[in-house]
Amino acid sequence: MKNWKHAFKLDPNKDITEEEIRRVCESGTDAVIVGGTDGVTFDNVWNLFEQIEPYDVPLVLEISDMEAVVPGFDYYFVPAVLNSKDKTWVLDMQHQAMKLYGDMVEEQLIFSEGYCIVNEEAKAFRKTNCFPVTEEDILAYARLVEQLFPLPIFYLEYSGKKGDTSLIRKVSEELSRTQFFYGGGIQSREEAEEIQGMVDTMIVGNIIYEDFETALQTVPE
Ligand SMILES: CC(C)=CCC/C(C)=C/CC/C(C)=C/CC/C(C)=C/CC/C(C)=C/CC/C(C)=C/CC/C(C)=C/COP(=O)(O)OP(=O)(O)O
Ligand SMILES: O=P(O)(O)OC[C@@H](O)CO
Ligand SMILES: [Mg+2]
Repeated sequence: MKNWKHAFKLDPNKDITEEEIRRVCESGTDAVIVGGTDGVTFDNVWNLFEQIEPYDVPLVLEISDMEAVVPGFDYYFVPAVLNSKDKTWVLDMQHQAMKLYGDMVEEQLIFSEGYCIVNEEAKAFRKTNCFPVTEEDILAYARLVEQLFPLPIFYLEYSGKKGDTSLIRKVSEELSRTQFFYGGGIQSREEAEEIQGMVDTMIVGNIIYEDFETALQTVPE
């Protein structure tokens, strides 16, 4: 996982053909993450899982709903939304889940993600009741995840919008042990190339559903 440069995020609540799934899995991407903000159910996660599982690419479930934890994935990512106003999204859902699934958790399969959601228009920003963040806030969250409450992943989430590159660089400078995930608004090979080198792992989502051929070109050569 440390070496992942690029991952595609597939939304269980959106339509994709079998042929597109094949091309995503064989694109050279380092991983396929299944996750989304709304309409994620056990059945639509299972449906994607069944189609992706036969391919060799590492397959991750980013858990957004307790009812939609499907067994069999290679890894499980568990978000904690650091800039939520509401403790539910930072700790309480994870606490509840540990009551339900705690005895099934295998340490090497499960990774927590410290999320900072920047784009105020993003569905995830609204759903998890986030407060707007300044550059100072974001850098402090990165330091928190790196130094104080160490988590394996810091996820700078711009979902639907391209992030500020000077800020992305500054975040990168704060993180060494922590893996730096960036996602949001990557819509071309040029944008992917610009972000590569600033972050450990870039996540490409919506463009898969908007311009499939261009999405494939975001995979580094
Ligand atoms: C049964 C079994 C297999 C057990 C295995 C053991 C295991 C792995 C157990 C897990 C236990 C555990 C701790 C689970 C976590 C519980 C849980 C529900 C946590 C949720 C935490 C949380 C903060 C969720 C919200 C996360 C969220 C909303 C993320 C958003 C991600 C995002 C921005 C997606 C992109 O949005 P999109 O939908 O694409 O938006 P658009 O449509 O606008 O594009
Ligand atoms: O959908 P986009 O904007 O590419 O963002 C990717 C990912 O960070 C969403 O969680
Ligand atoms: Mg999306």
